[in-house]
Amino acid sequence: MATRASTLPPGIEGDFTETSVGGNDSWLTYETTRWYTNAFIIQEGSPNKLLLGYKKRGFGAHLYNGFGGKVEAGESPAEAAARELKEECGIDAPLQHCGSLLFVTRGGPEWAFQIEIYRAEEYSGTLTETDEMRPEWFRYPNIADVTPSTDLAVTKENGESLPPIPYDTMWPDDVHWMPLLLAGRHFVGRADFELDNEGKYKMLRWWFGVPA
Ligand SMILES: COc1nc(N)nc2c1ncn2[C@H]1C[C@H](O)[C@@H](COP(=O)(O)OP(=O)(O)OP(=O)(O)O)O1
Repeated sequence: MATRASTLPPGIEGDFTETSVGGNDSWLTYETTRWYTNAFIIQEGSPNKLLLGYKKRGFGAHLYNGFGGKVEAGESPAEAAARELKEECGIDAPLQHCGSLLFVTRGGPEWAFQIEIYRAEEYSGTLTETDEMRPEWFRYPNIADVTPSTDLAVTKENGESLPPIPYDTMWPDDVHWMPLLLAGRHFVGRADFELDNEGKYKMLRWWFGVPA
């Protein structure tokens, strides 16, 4: 059951209804923020399809994610999202902003990641594997069956020919906001992580919500 948020994490401002909250650690402090983007192609049909990329190198290598990267000097986040989508998988799309996420890591990058999330239902061009990303389609359940806590990886679905969303090989925060993205909701969130000695990111505390 979603509840109106009375206490928001540092770095999140506005009037929100929280959809997923967890962890007992104190929120981490951070001094600088760097801006990033992440873009997803989402197509409702039989089956419903989500385009992800398998990251072959760099930050988040060997995980599936949307297509995106750093916002360069002089660019808006929307311009960066379009550029990264083209660079990483060869397509153009009418991207719409749908989410803002803040990630802070103890023992990892010393800056906080501010990631602007975009989505589109159509695209033009030919999906192309690049040296950074390998695009792949996944199926997801009908939106009517999706709630913020739906485990999309195990839900019985239509479209058996595509694999389900591969949460085991995605960032651990994704399962908390992916249902909102797929449902066409706007969302915000923050997650704090700890990078352990084996190079694994453990989520310490998280908060995700939608505009009230
Ligand atoms: C920590 O949780 C995260 N979850 C998700 N879903 N995505 C994340 C998380 N942390 C970072 N990201 C995303 C944000 C960006 O889309 C990429 C990282 O961008 P990258 O470092 O690859 O930026 P580029 O500009 O493409 O870098 P190079 O061209 O220098 O390789 O991960």
